[in-house]
Amino acid sequence: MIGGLYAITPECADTESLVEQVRQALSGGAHLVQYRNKGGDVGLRHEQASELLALCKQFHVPLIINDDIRLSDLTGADGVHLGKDDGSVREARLILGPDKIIGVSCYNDLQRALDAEAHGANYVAFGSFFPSSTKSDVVTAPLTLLHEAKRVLNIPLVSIGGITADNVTPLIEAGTDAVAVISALFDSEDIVRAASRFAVLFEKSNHHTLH
Ligand SMILES: Cc1ncc(COP(=O)(O)OP(=O)(O)O)c(N)n1
Ligand SMILES: Cc1nc(C(=O)O)sc1CCOP(=O)(O)O
Ligand SMILES: [Mg+2]
Repeated sequence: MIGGLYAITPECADTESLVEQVRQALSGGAHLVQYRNKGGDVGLRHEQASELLALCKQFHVPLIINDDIRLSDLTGADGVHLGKDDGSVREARLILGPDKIIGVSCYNDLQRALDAEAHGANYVAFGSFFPSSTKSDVVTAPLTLLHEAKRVLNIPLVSIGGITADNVTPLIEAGTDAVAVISALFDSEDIVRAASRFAVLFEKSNHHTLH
């Protein structure tokens, strides 16, 4: 269920435009969506999360809320993504219950990922693998980390940070289950096509694994 293209929303105060952009990412083949809004007020965040949830339901794709366990709970979204300042897996699990998706940012730290898995996280994210135009104050993660993580973890691995359709193949080959992408999707003039380029690359790799 957690695999392929994981679309993370850009900051966008215009809800109609945001929903349309995400619709295009879903039409192109995104398998998971994260609502990430670091600056909006509570009302806007609630409105946008609710509208995105309705949209994602139409596509049978889970919507994960970044940072905010409470907003995820209030809207009935499918889960939450937690970084180092966003609360614990234990707290999220208590509030959201056993069936929701809890993802944890692990940066370049394998031990953090092992701890997250032990506490019941549903996926872990590593990065940044490439320089990101969205976020500059990031830790860098080497490709070798994915190989190691694949060996010792049993939950899905998500990669993030500057990922494009032109640089994603080594991450897929190293065993990432999903790639989380903002700018290569939402800064594109053709979001459907940008998303489908990722989707095709994942399909190709599944095909190679199966045959
Ligand atoms: C899938 C995924 N991976 C990593 C992050 C980054 O989380 P965090 O470090 O908490 O930073 P912010 O996104 O909150 O700025 C993420 N959001 N999603
Ligand atoms: C939100 C975020 N977290 C990162 C991390 O390394 O933890 S990199 C990042 C930004 C991802 O956006 P883009 O696809 O535009 O690079
Ligand atoms: Mg966060």
